[in-house]
Amino acid sequence: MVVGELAQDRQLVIVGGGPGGYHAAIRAAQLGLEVTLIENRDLGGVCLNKGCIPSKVQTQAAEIWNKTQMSSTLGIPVQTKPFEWNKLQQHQDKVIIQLRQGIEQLCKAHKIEVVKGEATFLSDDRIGVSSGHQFDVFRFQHAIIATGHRPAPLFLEHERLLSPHTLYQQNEKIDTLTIVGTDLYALEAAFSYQHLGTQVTLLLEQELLLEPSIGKELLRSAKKAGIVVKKKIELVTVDPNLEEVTIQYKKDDQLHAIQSSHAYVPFNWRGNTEELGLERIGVKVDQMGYVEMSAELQTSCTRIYAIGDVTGTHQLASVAIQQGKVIAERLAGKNAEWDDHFIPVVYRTQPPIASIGWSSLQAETAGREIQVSTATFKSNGYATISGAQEGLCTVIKDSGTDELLGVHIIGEGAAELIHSGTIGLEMGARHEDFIFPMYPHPSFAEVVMEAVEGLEGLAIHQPPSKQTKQTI
Ligand SMILES: Cc1cc2nc3c(=O)[nH]c(=O)nc-3n(C[C@H](O)[C@H](O)[C@H](O)COP(=O)(O)OP(=O)(O)OC[C@H]3O[C@@H](n4cnc5c(N)ncnc54)[C@H](O)[C@@H]3O)c2cc1C
Ligand SMILES: NC(=O)c1ccc[n+]([C@@H]2O[C@H](COP(=O)([O-])OP(=O)(O)OC[C@H]3O[C@@H](n4cnc5c(N)ncnc54)[C@H](O)[C@@H]3O)[C@@H](O)[C@H]2O)c1
Repeated sequence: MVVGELAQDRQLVIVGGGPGGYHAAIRAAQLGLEVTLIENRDLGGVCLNKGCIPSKVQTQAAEIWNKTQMSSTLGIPVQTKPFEWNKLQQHQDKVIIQLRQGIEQLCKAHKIEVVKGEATFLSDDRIGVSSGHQFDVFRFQHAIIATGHRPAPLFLEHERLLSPHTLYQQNEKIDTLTIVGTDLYALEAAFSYQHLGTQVTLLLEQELLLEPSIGKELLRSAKKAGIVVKKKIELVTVDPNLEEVTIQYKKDDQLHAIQSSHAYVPFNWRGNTEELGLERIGVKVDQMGYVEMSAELQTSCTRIYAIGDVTGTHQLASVAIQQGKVIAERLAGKNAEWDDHFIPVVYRTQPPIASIGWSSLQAETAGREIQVSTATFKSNGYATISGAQEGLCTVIKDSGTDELLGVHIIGEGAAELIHSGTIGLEMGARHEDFIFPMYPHPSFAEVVMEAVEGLEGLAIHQPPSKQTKQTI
């Protein structure tokens, strides 16, 4: 092994080039810091290479394919040829490479030093990077740990058992897929695989973690799409062999078995910290390998921060990105704050789901007295034009203060529509703040307006509620 002679001095060293790490690196460089970014695999991390991007390539294909099947009402002939799985995989590879090259070029343009290799802390101000026979040592003023996490199987590892990291790495069409779970991975995969021709069975051990009106609508859409849904099941055994996977589960005290070519079953997660030598420098890590940190994202070593999945909270790229920017700005002397009050959650199911703020249950648990109102896409003009009448928007407000507490949407455009909810909730909007502005017509956004108007029984396209007549 060739050991670099002297420790090279750096202002900021970031370990991990996923969304958290590379956003922190670019923002720090924009603000004048000298940055070294260490990555042992591919820039872009799980999000670009296995997660957000590949999953959204597939959910996008499912969405478009689904639309082409319904296009005849608009005079567009229905596509009759089978779906070309290999072309989707080629497109996925191309998208990943293109986006990764974009990140590489941005790092270069910002003069960020990207070091390929495995990083290990040697002391609280030195880090070593090994790559093949080379071992370099950097002395840093500050460091950020952004090494992510990985699924830790609860069952035997087998190629027929898909994990969140292998769900979108299939080179051939899957015939039958049994999915056990209610998390985002499970639901997104259930819909996209089913729409692209796989027969999916969805086994739900618990209630969906969604506002009840949204969960009910999602299950209605699942059944309409042909997904076989079994609720309130208890998983008993998972048995993969060369040809198939057999899953045994209990429902209503009866034992059932289902065979499928592949299965997705629950996982644990572990923070990627084993190789970092954190015990040597006193950075605290919990039993599952997640770095313990303060509300300011500082670890037990004051010059070392942790962001993203490795912290064991939220586990969304959007969170890692925001944390990365906040820490970079603070290190550059700016007054930036990390706040996790409002995190938009998007499920790219068909139709998609987006939520911000509290569900009705969460609001009640927090002791709020609430009013809830729902408007449907069925009564929206643009949804009718677009053949996208599945879906609804539910809003929740505090009945005392009129403050909006939650916006939950299932329906076309939900991922974009939710942004007005995020800004509204961030600004402490009351229900009048959502009603005062003008909404474009015809547009999906009018569903949100009508849900808010419905809080007072004033949604134009909903049937009248019982009201007392007022004298004019
Ligand atoms: C199927 C799937 C779909 C998803 N969809 C979404 C979505 O739509 N929206 C969303 O917001 N989130 C989504 N996520 C979650 C998202 O991928 C993660 O939250 C995000 O990648 C976290 O970013 P990170 O920077 O913390 O870590 P990662 O992306 O995991 O990056 C960590 C990087 O550190 C590197 N590394 C680890 N150890 C070392 C070491 N010792 N030395 C050097 N480098 C090291 C790794 O190689 C990796 O590149 C999805 C995840 C999956 C699996
Ligand atoms: N589209 C995506 O963003 C995407 C896709 C795939 C995977 N993921 C990953 O999925 C992981 C797991 O997601 P999850 O759904 O298990 O996570 P989660 O715990 O973050 O919950 C998701 C949503 O459910 C809401 N919720 C929680 N308890 C509730 C309750 N009792 N009633 C109503 N709503 C409730 C939360 O407020 C949140 O909006 C995340 O860590 C993320 O990394 C994200």
